[in-house]
Amino acid sequence: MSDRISPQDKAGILLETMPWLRRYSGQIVVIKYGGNAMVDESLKRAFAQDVLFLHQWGVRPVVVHGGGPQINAMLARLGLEAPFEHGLRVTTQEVMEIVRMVLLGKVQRELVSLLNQEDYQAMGLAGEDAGLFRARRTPAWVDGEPVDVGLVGEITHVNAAPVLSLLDAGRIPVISSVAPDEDQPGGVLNVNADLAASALAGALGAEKLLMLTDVEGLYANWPDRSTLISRLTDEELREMLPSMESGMAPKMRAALAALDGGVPMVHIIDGRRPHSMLLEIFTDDGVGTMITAAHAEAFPEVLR
Ligand SMILES: Nc1ncnc2c1ncn2[C@@H]1O[C@H](COP(=O)(O)OP(=O)(O)O)[C@@H](O)[C@H]1O
Ligand SMILES: CC(=O)N[C@@H](CCC(=O)OP(=O)(O)O)C(=O)O
Repeated sequence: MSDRISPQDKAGILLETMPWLRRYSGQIVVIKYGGNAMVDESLKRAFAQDVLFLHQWGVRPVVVHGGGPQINAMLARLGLEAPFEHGLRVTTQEVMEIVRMVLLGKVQRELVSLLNQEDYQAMGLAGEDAGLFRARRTPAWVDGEPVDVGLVGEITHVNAAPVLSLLDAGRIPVISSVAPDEDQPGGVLNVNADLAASALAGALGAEKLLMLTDVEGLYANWPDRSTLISRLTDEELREMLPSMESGMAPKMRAALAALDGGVPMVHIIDGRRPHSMLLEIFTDDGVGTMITAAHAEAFPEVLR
């Protein structure tokens, strides 16, 4: 690969990153790493390299991970099933135990270990730790009707202090989307990781929320993949929301919640493409779908 890039081109690439490094140095970027983007070991390593690159150059990355396919695999091994309603897993007490075990015991541990192979700054947290999250049970809304999905919650409160203190200590927080049930002392709820990431991004005053998934971005006429939307506003997205399907429904609700919470930019990017995160942040072109608040469009210098 390096043989094919001339020294001038290499210098050009380095120079292109400079204004972006300046722009994002010191800023918090929340990265939602979806279970569908954790395809294989080399991709996971590329993800870890990108996070470490950001951290090395003074950006303050916070990782919120998913693990839907990994939970499915464990449920299948145990002969259990937990279907989804509008992108939310129907979670019984038995399923909740597996969700917690896989997210905290497997996915989070693997990510922390991967990030700490080159440096020792990554630390795992879940919603119960230091009161990070509180959640309340919520139904799935299917065709405007509530459907009971069991022990599924939405975040009602974020205590950003433990994450901020890790960031101030130079650490990389890696967060699992399990949260205490505020109505049931000792109980825990399964929270969609997109929704957890967006609540956290708002509470942290993040500059960007990046969502790494297994599609190039948001397509206009799903399941047709010919028209990728490269940029849209929250107002445009709100109009599309009722027609959203499967995993994209909570993801887009999460994007809107993040924008409503003051995060200036949300990006949906293809986590199957190595280094898509760096391309998004550090090149002029960007990749995937960028969603911004319509009212912020008048201030283009903010939306870069
Ligand atoms: N309009 C759309 N554009 C892109 N993907 C869509 C759309 N509507 C539904 N999807 C589905 O949403 C999926 C991404 O959501 P999800 O499976 O929850 O991913 P993740 O595990 O990364 O959170 C895609 O793989 C695709 O099947
Ligand atoms: C309520 C709910 O559906 N929770 C999700 C939590 C994990 C998640 O969101 O993982 P992805 O980001 O990989 O989809 C689940 O049980 O699968």
